[in-house]
Amino acid sequence: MSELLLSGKDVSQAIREEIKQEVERLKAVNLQPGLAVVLVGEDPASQVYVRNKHKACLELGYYSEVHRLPEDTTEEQLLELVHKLNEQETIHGILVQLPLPAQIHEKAIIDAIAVHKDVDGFHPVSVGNMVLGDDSLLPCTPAGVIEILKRYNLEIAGKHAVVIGRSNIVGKPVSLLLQRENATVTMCHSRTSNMKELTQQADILIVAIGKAKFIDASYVKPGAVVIDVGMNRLDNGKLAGDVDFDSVRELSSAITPVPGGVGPMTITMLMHNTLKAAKRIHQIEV
Ligand SMILES: Nc1nc(=O)c2c([nH]1)NC[C@@H]1CN(c3ccc(C(=O)N[C@@H](CCC(=O)O)C(=O)O)cc3)C=[N+]21
Repeated sequence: MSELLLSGKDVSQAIREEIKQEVERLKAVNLQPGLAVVLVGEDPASQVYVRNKHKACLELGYYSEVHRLPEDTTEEQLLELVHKLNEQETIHGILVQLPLPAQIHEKAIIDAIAVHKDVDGFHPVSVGNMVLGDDSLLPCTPAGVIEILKRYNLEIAGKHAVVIGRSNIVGKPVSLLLQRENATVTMCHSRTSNMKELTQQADILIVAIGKAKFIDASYVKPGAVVIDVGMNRLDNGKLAGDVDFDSVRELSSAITPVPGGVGPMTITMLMHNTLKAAKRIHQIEV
């Protein structure tokens, strides 16, 4: 079987072109989408992501603010910044880069972000609206997964989707979004006893476990669509997914690479959310 390579990079580029045109139109009503990214501490991986988000803003014509705070920032100081950004009219989206240093409670910070500026989709009210199927800003990585499937015209409705991983940022929300698209969804996690038996039944397999090259061909049904959400830095400095790409690619009908798969979609959906938040705040029809 010759597999289809699902390029999140290409899909991202297409979406970014659409966003650029929308930004151009919004100039006529003097609206420039604005994103604030807050980074606490010096984590090198986080530095790279934050720089990439800033670059995406500049490419798309957004207003961008990056706030770099020292590692020893207190929860009160970070809350103060979030409150200020909640009020700031030039900012429509707020993203506080996770993880945060140990002295800061992530929940306290996420809860403090204004729901209408919650472009990560992590606020409990955003999550609740997603669960209910009401309009909300969707978490970026899960939304990116759905968008890749849709843009490649891969059928979701009626398919058996198996999700490995139950995190709040990927596994749980992606399973809800797949159900919303009328898939039949099975969730697997570290305590699942018959994982292979389940994954071998998957028409769509979504992998978000955080273990490099964990899923090989023995887990995959021939012809399955395989989406790899994993991002593991190997000792040689290279990035690897949770899927053993070389083992699975020929068996699958379609598969995302790492890098160049789900990763680029995450930032693009963040840009999409920021645009949506800006239009909503200014009551412009979506
Ligand atoms: N509040 C918050 N929101 C986030 O969305 C968030 C976060 N915190 N903390 C960290 C993670 C990680 N993350 C990535 C986004 C894009 C790529 C990406 O573009 N990856 C490229 C490769 C990048 C490379 O080569 O290192 C790819 O997969 O092709 C990766 C990782 C967002 N995160």
